Order: sequence, then structure tokens, then C-alpha cells
Amino acid sequence: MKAHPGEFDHKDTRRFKHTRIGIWDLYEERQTLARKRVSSILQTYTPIIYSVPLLVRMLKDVLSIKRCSMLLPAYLVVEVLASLIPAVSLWYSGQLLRLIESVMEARTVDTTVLVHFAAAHIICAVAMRFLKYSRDCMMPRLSLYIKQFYNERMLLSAVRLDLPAFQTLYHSSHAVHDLSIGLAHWYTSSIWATIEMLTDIAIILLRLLSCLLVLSTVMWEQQDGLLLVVLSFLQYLLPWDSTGKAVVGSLVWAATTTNENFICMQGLKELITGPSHRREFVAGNFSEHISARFREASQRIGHDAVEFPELKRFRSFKDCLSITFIIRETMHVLPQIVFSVRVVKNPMATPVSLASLIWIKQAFDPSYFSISSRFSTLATNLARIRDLYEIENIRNRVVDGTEPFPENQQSLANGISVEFKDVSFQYPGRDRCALRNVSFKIEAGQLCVIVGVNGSGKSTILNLISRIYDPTEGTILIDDRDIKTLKLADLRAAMSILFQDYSQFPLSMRENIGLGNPALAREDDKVREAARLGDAEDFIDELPRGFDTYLDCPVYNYHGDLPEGTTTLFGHPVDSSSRNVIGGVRTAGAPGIQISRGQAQRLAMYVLPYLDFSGLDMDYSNSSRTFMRSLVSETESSAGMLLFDEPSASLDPTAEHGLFERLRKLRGNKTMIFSTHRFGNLTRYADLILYIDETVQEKGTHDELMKKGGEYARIWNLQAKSFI
Ligand SMILES: Nc1ncnc2c1ncn2[C@@H]1O[C@H](COP(=O)(O)OP(=O)(O)OP(=O)(O)O)[C@@H](O)[C@H]1O
Repeated sequence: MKAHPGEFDHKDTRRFKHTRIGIWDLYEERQTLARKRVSSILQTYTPIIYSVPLLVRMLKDVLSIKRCSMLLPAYLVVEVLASLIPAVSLWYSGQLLRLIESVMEARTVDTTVLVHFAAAHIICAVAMRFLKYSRDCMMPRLSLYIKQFYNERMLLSAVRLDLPAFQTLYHSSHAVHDLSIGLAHWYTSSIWATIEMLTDIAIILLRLLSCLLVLSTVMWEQQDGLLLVVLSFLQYLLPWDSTGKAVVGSLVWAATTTNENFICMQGLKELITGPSHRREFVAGNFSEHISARFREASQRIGHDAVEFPELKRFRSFKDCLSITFIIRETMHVLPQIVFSVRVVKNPMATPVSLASLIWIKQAFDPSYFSISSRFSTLATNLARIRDLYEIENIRNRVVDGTEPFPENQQSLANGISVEFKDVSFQYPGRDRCALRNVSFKIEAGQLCVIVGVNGSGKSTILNLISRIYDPTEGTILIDDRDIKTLKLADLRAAMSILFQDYSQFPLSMRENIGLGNPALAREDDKVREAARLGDAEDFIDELPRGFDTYLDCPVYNYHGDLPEGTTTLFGHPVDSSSRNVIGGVRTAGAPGIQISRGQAQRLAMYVLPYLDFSGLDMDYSNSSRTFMRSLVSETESSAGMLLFDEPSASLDPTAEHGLFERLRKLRGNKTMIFSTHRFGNLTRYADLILYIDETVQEKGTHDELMKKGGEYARIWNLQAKSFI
């Protein structure tokens, strides 16, 4: 949340004060104490005031949850009743006090009144207990229903995002980022926490006012009684204490370090602890060098090698001496001082009884009415809720078309044509064009191979054909129709794309394969048959839970202290490293199973649902009679174009050769587009080769390009030479 409009510019010396603390440079916004206090109050309350529409929306949503529509109002009623009981109780204890005082003066007692007051007092205590019990029963349920509702809502709003919208949001919103690392519960919890806090605040205010009313009524007749009530109440009118202020006391601040030794030390620490570096670390024999390097850097810095938050403790001493802090402490004892002065001045006419004074002091117990910390965390929670709702408001960059595609499903069997007309494209946030004025046409049913060096724009062409991004300039035609006019779902159903950096989803093997064709994903035999087609069945069957194996289990087991020597828990290795600590509870490590990149790529290969395997030799034609054939017969006309982004990157030469041979034979009449920087296997059979380097440099068949003797021929010869 921004404290002020505008950017944080540490170079603006008029606005920011620079202090050097150890190896850290601290930049604090210059503020006078008064301004600081005012802005502190503003900073606490302004977001809350601005958040009223958000809170109304949130409340409406919560009340729309079926199980909350009755429970929430009931909870609020219980809370309000519970907040009024202290005042009632206070009134009775006041009455009791006065009764005792009159008894002491008159030496007689009206027992009926005494019993009446005592009984009322007991009833209040019992009622309070009962209300607290009801509240405790309702609270966990409400919290759970609300969390479940928002968990689903968060998932649904994130699921619809296209890639550019997701990427922008990922970098700007913590909510989306945290969705991916399993911290979504912080966000969904913040809804309930906010309701709880707001209720708390309202209840404290209600309690405070009702107690004030009772005190004033009871003390009205006593001399100086009201004065003492007002004095006791004054401390609550002061700005609230400094809890919840920023780390260093100032509101807008930032700290950085440019100390090379410290940066190096942090890098070394990460290198040592990062699991992804351990293999190279061990193989490279780094240990001695790294230990020496760390020691050397550490010695150079000396005692200053600490993280900035360490300064928090050092700085927080200052707050204990703030003027408000001191005044507030004094206010607390003011009634006693005033009372004592009055007694000393006029010992014969004690204005208020000592018992009443204690009674007033007890009624205003600060811990009972402490509101400040609730406000400071409320602001944080509101920011989280805003983040959560923001995901819903994000508009996708790739706008859906309205026209169905194709008009005739059967036509897909003969492939789809694709044409680029003067297309340029720049990735969001990049200065340079990935593609510039690219024009070409791939006819329906053609095999096209896009070649070029690393970073020349090959994958970008496939991204644009599948409308993961839209061109910055120019037009793309699919079967002679503007790609932007076609319904996105239809377009993507009409093509199948295998990416270079294929994903291994954090799902079971079965789901990983099944997602190749969601319509058939639940049909186990088809999934198994698809795996068999590529010899993956055996390797999956050998995994601990076969097709139900998760390569990376997304759920952790929780545990407390375990007996020494425990190495496995629920069949999985125990990993208590810091990255497995969530919310302070240690977890057993999720089971991770390693498969080779080649196996992983094969796994991804088998998710391709649209291939016609009927042209294969014995092994494959058998399987085509089961899964793939039936799959093809059900969805035959749904894919007219197959896109492959460097599909053979992790395959061994035999597998690569086999793959290309199979794909070539299998494609039937479908359009097939490959992006690759490996020449040979594919390019010789291509109907069209596009040699790309930001734009189309050369196009034609292999023979044509070889005859031309351009860059394609030069690279081809270069690769061929290394074999000869
Ligand atoms: N998501 C992205 N965001 C920003 N820039 C990108 C992104 N993807 C690619 N680029 C940049 O766009 C240019 C073209 O990238 P592209 O991936 O299309 O090249 P390529 O020819 O497929 O490369 P390779 O052979 O290495 O896969 C490169 O400069 C690359 O750095």
C-alpha cells in the first residue's frame, strides 16, 4: 500500500534523509514530529476510510455464502450483547459499592437489595460465559466457510487469466504470487481476520461508551466524581501509542546496501543452501573455495554484517521516550494524583470515596480497551483483501473473438492455413522487437519448419499463432480469417501445441497425461493406452504409485517434535529445512521423485491427443486401435494444426530420429509447424522452411535454400561438416 502518492526517490534529498547505519543506507522521509504524528494517524485511518466500499462488497459477498447468511448476523448479535454486559455488570458493581458505603455510614443493610445486586452480578457473569461459549462455537465455522468460499473464488478468478495479464499481475500483486507458493491461506484468512477486527473495534468502542455512560450516571451525584471519570477517559482521546509503526519510526523509508562483501556473502549463503545448486557444488569441489571466500568477506566487513531488520530492535528504544508515550503513561496515573491532591487540601471532605476511585480505575483498564494494534493490522489486512479482489478485476490482454471456428469441423482434417502479414511483436516490458515485419503463408496441410539461431523469434511465432500474445502490429490470418475475430476456445481446440519448456504439472501422472485432452482425461484406459504408445507405460508402472504417482507432491505432512532418529514419516523422508516451515509448523517433506528430462519430455509428448497413429508399424497400430484411434475418432476434426516448439531438445539422437519419423508419418493432412535450431531430420522433408532472424530472412524448401547458398545453406554445411 502506498503511504503517499508519487514514487519513492531516495535521491530527492529534500524529501528523504540519508543515514548510514553500518553497511546499510537508510532513507527516511523528512518529517517534523507533529507531521509524523498526524501522518501516522492519517496513514492508519485513511486506508480504512477509503476501504469502506471494499468492506461493503466483502460483507455482501460473505452474507451471500449460504451458511454464513444466518451465522454471521447471529455472531454479531452475540458480540454486541457480550460488549454490553461489562457496562451492566459495572452498573451493578457501582450500586453494590454505594450500598456498602451507605451500610458503613448507616450501619444497617437492606438485604433484599443486596441479594438483588449480587444475583444480577452473578447472572451477568454467567451470561458472559454463555455468550463467549456461543461465540467460540460460531467463530471457527464462520472462518472456515469464508476461507473455503474465497479459496474457490481466488482460484476461479486466477484460472481465467491469459499469459500477459497473469505475468503483469504476478509482478504487481502478492496475492497471485502467493497463490503459487501455497500461501493463499494468508489472503483468505485476512477476510475473516478483518471481520473479526472490525467487530472487535466496534465492540471496544461500544464497551467504552457504555461503561462511560454507566460511570457518569453513577458518579453524577458524587462531588468531583465526573471530573475523575473524565480524567480517566482522557487517555483514550490521546493519539494511540506507537505499536504498529514502521520499523524505523518514520513512515516512508527504505534501506539498501551496496557493500560488495555483504552481497557476496549473501550469494554464497544462497549457493550453499539452494537445492538446485548442490549437484554442481559437489561435483565442482566448491566447498573449500566457498568457505575461504565467505570467511574473507566476513572478516572484511566485521561486525557490520547484519541484516537490516536487526536494526529494528536498536531503533525501537527511541519510541519508549516519545512525548506521547510519556504523556500517556502520566495520564494513566492522573486521577490518583488529582484525588490525592484534593484529599491533602481538604482532608475533612473527601470528594470521592477511595473505593469509587478504584472502581473507576478498574472500569478503564487500558488492556480492556486497547484498540491501536488492531487498527495497524487492519490496514495490512485491508491491503490483502484489495489484492484479492483486484485479481477479479484484471482484464485479459488477449480479447476473445466472437466467430466460431471452423465453420465446418470436417475441414480440419485437411489442415489449417496460417498467414502472417507484416507482423511485428514486442514482449511487454521489452525495448526490442522479437519479430519485425514478418510475412509468410503456410498452406493447409503443409509441413513447415522454422529455423534460426537462439533468440531469433521462432517460439514467438508459435506464441502468436496460438494467440498467447497478440501482435503489436500486423495481422495473422487463420484459414484466411483474422485470428482476432475467432473464438479463443475454438482456435485453441483446433490446434495442439507442445512447448519447448513443457511443464510437468504438480499433478499425478494420470492427470499429467490426461490433460492432453481434458475431454477424455477421466478415461483411465485411454490415458494408459496413450502412455503405452510411447513406451512410457513401463516407466510409469515402476513408479511407487504407478499412474497415481505425484512427481512433486503439493501437500505437506505436518509434524511436531519427532523421536530422534526419525528419517521417514508416512513413508516419506522427513525434511525439516526452513523452506518447509509454514506458519511456524514444521512439515515433513513432500515426496519428490526424480525422472530424467528425456522421460519428462516423453511424458509431455504423450499428452498430445490429436495424432492419427494409424500409419504406424505393428506396435503402434495395435495401440491406435484402442486409445488413440478412438480418441481420434471422437476428436478427429478438432485439431487441424500441430505446433512443436523444439520438441526434441532433451531426446537422445535415436529417440529424436524416431520421433520425427513418426510425426511425419502420423500427421496425415494436418498442418504441422516445427520450431528448431537443429537442422537435418526435419528440414529435408519440409514443404516450407522459414529462416528467421527477427524477420523472415529466407524461405523455401531445403533444395531451394541450399541452391540459394544463403545463411541456411551456410549453417547446414557447418552442421554437416562436423559429422564428416
Ligand atoms: N516472455 C518473454 N518476455 C520477454 N522477452 C521474451 C520472452 N520470450 C522471449 N523473449 C525474447 O524475445 C526474443 C525472441 O525469443 P524466442 O523465444 O522467440 O526465440 P527463439 O528463436 O525461440 O529462441 P530459442 O531457439 O533459444 O528457443 C529473444 O530476444 C527473447 O529474449
